[in-house]
Amino acid sequence: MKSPYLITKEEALRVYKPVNPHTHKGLQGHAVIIAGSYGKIGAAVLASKSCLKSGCGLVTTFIPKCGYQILQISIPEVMTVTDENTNFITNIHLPLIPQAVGIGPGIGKELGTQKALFEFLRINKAPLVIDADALNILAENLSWFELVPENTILTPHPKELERLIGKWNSDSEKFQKTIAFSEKYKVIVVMKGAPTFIINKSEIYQNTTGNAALATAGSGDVLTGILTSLLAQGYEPKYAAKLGVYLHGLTADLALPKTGYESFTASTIIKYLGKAFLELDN
Ligand SMILES: NC(=O)C1=CN([C@@H]2O[C@H](COP(=O)(O)OP(=O)(O)OC[C@H]3O[C@@H](n4cnc5c(N)ncnc54)[C@H](O)[C@@H]3O)[C@@H](O)[C@H]2O)[C@@H](O)CC1
Ligand SMILES: Nc1ncnc2c1ncn2[C@@H]1O[C@H](COP(=O)(O)OP(=O)(O)O)[C@@H](O)[C@H]1O
Ligand SMILES: [Mg+2]
Repeated sequence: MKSPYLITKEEALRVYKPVNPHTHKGLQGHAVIIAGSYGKIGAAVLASKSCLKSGCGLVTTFIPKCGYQILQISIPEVMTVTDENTNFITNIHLPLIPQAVGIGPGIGKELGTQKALFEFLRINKAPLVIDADALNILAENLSWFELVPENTILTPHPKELERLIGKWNSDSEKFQKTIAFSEKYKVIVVMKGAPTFIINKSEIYQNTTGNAALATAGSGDVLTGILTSLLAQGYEPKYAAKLGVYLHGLTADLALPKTGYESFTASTIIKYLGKAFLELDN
């Protein structure tokens, strides 16, 4: 195995594109988050809010009907489109052409949701981030990866990774299998963990930010929002992956002296996104 390249501040600075003073919301990218089901609308809220707070101009969130008021009240800046089903997603229809889509947090694995994911992948042309239950559904239907655009970013945690690539007996086998998966399906795999690695075919990157404060519900949902936002702003997927993972971890490093490990939550990541971006702006 090649030794990984480190994602340091210097690397993040090379990738980061400061906001153009003459830009407007129509140029900053329209991102779509497809997330949530009954009891897990919080995943949609977290991903949408982090998406909006990472620089894209417009965010539309697609949710089952039960999430409508929750979303609109939690984040008035985000637009919503609802499924015809109350509790889970069954038919993804978007009245817009998004610059990027993040799909999966909290969607569950109902049969209707599986069919909706298949139909969505058939028609989607936008750059994609695939997370959580969308990964779990794909893991049971690997042939659907034919429909997944090249350089799609997958964000599995270790259990989701195991569902995709099967069990491993050593770290080196885990990396070999993930590299083979990335090459076979032409996808970028963000292997979330402590630390997070990014596999882009045979290239391996290791993140240098983040700490155990991130071991809290919804941390991954927030990462999905950040990555989708960066894609919508036109970052190439491999750069979006590196910068997004770096900023996500940096929020925890910046917050830790104030929050300690215990009181840090996924919402704290969102709260510190501004400070994390500012670290790159000087
Ligand atoms: N507020 C909300 O609405 C939330 C919704 N969530 C959604 O809930 C659904 C279920 O997600 P889960 O990830 O909980 O369920 P999963 O069944 O996919 O994963 C949980 C399993 O993975 C293992 N695991 C997770 N991270 C690991 C790590 N770093 N190392 C080793 N093992 C690890 C756990 O021990 C557990 O066995 C997803 O759709 C997710 O997006 C969660 O994000 C939590 C918050
Ligand atoms: N001990 C840790 N150190 C650093 N990062 C961590 C640690 N534990 C979790 N994380 C990060 O938190 C996130 C958890 O994602 P995930 O398991 O998908 O959460 P959820 O599904 O609850 O949103 C990942 O980005 C992971 O790298
Ligand atoms: Mg997750």
